[in-house]
Amino acid sequence: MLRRLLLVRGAEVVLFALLAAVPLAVHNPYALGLLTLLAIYGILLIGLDVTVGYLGQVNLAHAAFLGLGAYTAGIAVTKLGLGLVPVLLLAPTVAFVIGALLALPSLRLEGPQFALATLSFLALTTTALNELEWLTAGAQGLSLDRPPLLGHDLSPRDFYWLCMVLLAAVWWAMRNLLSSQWGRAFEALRDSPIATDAMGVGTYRHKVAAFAFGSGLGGLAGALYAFNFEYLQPQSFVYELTITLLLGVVLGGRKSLWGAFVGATLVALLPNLLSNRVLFQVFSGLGLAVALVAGGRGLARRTLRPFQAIAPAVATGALVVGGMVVENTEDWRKAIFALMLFAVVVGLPEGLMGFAGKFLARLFRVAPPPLPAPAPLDHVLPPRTADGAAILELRDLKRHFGGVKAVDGVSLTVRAGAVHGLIGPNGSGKSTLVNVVSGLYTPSSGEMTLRGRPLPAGSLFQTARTGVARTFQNLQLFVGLTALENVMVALQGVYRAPLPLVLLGLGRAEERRAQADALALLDFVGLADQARTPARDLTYGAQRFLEIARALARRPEVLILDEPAAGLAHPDVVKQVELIRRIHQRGITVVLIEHHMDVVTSLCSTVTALDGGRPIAEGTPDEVKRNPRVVEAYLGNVAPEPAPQPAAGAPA
Ligand SMILES: Nc1ncnc2c1ncn2[C@@H]1O[C@H](COP(=O)(O)OP(=O)(O)OP(=O)(O)O)[C@@H](O)[C@H]1O
Repeated sequence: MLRRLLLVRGAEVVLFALLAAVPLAVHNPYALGLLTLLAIYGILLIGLDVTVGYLGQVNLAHAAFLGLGAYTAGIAVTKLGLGLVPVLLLAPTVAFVIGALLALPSLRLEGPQFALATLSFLALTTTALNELEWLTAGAQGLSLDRPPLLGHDLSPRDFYWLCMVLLAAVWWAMRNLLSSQWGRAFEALRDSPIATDAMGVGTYRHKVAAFAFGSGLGGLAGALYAFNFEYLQPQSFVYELTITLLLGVVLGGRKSLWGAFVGATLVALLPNLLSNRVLFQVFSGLGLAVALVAGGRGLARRTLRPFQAIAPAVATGALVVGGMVVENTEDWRKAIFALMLFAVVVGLPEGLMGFAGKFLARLFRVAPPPLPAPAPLDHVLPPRTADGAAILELRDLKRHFGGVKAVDGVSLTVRAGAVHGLIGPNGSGKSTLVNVVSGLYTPSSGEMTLRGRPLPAGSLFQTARTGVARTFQNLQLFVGLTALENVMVALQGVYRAPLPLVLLGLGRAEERRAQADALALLDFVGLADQARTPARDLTYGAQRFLEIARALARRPEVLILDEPAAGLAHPDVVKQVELIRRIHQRGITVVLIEHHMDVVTSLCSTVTALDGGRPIAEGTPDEVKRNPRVVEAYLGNVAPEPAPQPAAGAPA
């Protein structure tokens, strides 16, 4: 633990100590100016990485938030006479609020539409900064004087230290945030927004919060930018800067504080790199060397396709040749950015830090900190009383897709403590029915109640919060998270620390509790020894069990299992039947969609058969299997087989 702390945090401490010591040894004002910019861009890129890296959205508005922060600072100082500290609080707040206002509508959009919305905002901001001359002085520029800090005039060296202290604080707070439930939620919603909502973690609100937070950091960087240059012009915050910032994040490495720092170094150095021919030749040569090594290694290990190996070498090779041929590299900067971005996106999708991280991880192989002991199961999954009362009631529920009547008037009652089976031939409406009940689809008409109270319609998130949890016919795991983290995302009632405390690193105790709770559930489904395995590396069978553990983390009253045995090998089917039986014994009501009739027969107390979106029979498994309408519905499909085992329990 200590060794790991020293290795991981030690590198950060050494980095900041060295950076803080630089002005004591180097007295060159130009170098100091560059390092100050590095700190400012570091804050800016950490903010951009939240949306680009963690949310996986192409955010083209970040330069606008830098500009908004800068102009807020400029106006606050020149027009309102505010001091440095209030301005450093005001600028990020303004950017945070505007970021939230932009995010609220635009994060309803996805992919290219979101990128276009942010691009429009950038255009709008630069136009406004240009045209509101009475406020911003327009194209002629706004001059300001850096205010003193608590009565003390800041020399360039003092200001550099202030920027570094703020970068260190942002770095630390961000690390705390990303290693909390917030960070897990950001990653989860990237992998599966549907499952994130279904686990009671609001995708949309997390996206909006993340975007606003990243924009706030843009605003803070903007205020420092204004105090650094003491002169602002709208054309400093245009599209080209946004592209440079994206290049910084992608090249440095997404989802990484170190990556943002490396990217910031690049962004700060880029103008010098382009204006100094020798420097450009050295760096493009280095780029070519990295492209050749990474490409050759990727080809040898078959981790890269030939195009991925060759294209970056060609692009960086073109930079090397260009550096020798072209008179003024600055004139070619857009083409140079394009080549760099192309080379990185194709050859190093994980960025420089992602690439270097693999070597470093091998070099410093450090055992992860031990996990806590699993919490008692009764605490994580308290036994429920299976009183046999009606718990989930559907009345004349319909869901039509145009002319397709997928669910066409389903009325049924699920009793507390039962394992209620839903069967029917392919296309009979089973999945659509549970998608309506769980909130993925809005019903066309009809009523749904849970313990007599109406279920929210068309909201996975709200339905999950009423006590209904589900798994999916097509697995919806958070593949980039470990098995343990998948379960931790869904835990309810554990995360209570408000955001400011999380940022200050005061949410660690509840993280340990969450680990213990999640471990108990992994133990329950037989995956405790794979807690730290990324979900994508688990076997298919284990992934099915993990989805059940994750749904149980919701402490559900009703658990909907949508074809949980689909694609499982026979030994796993047997294990799963035994698991569902143990879930049933804890008093949890289970709605089970299943094609394996032996599974249905051995587990279910009541079965409803659907055909054409309507119930055609209901009763015990044996009654339903013998029902002539069920037999007829299955003609042409695989007919239900006889029961190999007795039912697990009568309706409670
Ligand atoms: N999003 C949708 N848009 C249009 N039609 C849909 C949609 N979802 C389902 N359907 C149609 O609704 C009908 C019921 O499909 P559903 O997937 O609910 O059946 P199922 O009983 O779950 O089938 P399976 O056992 O194969 O999963 C099918 O005709 C299907 O094509």
